[in-house]
Amino acid sequence: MDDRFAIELEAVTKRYQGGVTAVDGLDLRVREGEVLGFLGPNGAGKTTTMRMLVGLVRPSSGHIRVLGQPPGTPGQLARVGALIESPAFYPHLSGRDNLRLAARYAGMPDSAADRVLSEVGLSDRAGSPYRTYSLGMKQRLGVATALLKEPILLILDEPTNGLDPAGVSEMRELLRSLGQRGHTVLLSSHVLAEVEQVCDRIAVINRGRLVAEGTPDELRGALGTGMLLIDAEPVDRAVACLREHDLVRAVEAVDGRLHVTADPALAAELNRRLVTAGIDVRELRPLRHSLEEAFLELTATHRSDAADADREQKIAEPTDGPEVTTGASR
Ligand SMILES: Nc1ncnc2c1ncn2[C@@H]1O[C@H](COP(=O)(O)OP(=O)(O)OP(=O)(O)O)[C@@H](O)[C@H]1O
Repeated sequence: MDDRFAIELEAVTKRYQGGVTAVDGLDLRVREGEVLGFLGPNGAGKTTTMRMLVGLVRPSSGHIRVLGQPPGTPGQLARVGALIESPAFYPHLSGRDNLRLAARYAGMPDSAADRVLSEVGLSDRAGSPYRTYSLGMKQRLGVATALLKEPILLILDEPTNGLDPAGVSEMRELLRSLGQRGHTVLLSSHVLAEVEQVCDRIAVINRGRLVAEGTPDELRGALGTGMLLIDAEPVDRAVACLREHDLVRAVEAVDGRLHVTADPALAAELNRRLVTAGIDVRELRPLRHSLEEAFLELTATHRSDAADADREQKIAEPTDGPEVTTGASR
């Protein structure tokens, strides 16, 4: 295992009593200083993974290192801030008093409470009783608690859960600023849009397994549709020219542009062919899924066993390409 990674999981499995396999042979690495979105539908195993990272749950098998140590050691916990499940606050105490109590538990001075209240943008309401806080403010107070120890690693489980759009937007700003200040952040969500905008990379988990990993752009790229999009003029001559090519399987005009079923590696050759035939090519590129489509495809729950077997095999294969692993079978 490697020091450049704040978090490393190798072949980690968690089987709960009663037989549920919540995490199933998970390999995951979070680099120092990155904000990694841990994305998966409900029940995918995100919370279980995070609980294992802070030593709340023991893995059934596999290896975990957090900041170079096994999970849950005192030295490591002092440097990790975690928000996993809602922390308990006293409803009648103010946000500031709740945080001061938490600071004392953590062996920090009262001034730490004011520092983190300012960091999460709650200074104005710090004196109000917790019970008067909106859900968004409660979530921010939770993040403030995680920040008390000046952690270098933050593990946040669905911090935007239940928030209205304004609350989500505020939380997103907060998470972005944490990333910019050099924290390593592992952030779980089941909503793609929430991680897409704040995370450097995204790891997609489904049924306890990693099904894809990469930057948002890499994920989009890895889930190409096996089609090219071509905008060429005149369209009818472009269609005829493309259909003559042995390796072009289909050409379809959609909204004035052509969807060409062919290996994207043929792009340059098809471009040359069109231009040589005197056809103007305005645009020629691989046709991508939207990231939302990619995510839905990766986490579709009703897959055939055959597709599952195919996915497992692909994940097991070493790759030399860009740093994206994907289970998408196309
Ligand atoms: N303590 C437990 N005992 C038994 N099964 C559990 C326990 N905790 C979680 N599970 C099961 O493990 C699976 C993964 O749950 P987990 O909470 O880790 O997923 P999640 O991705 O965090 O989901 P969500 O987004 O709904 O919180 C689910 O099937 C869940 O029912």
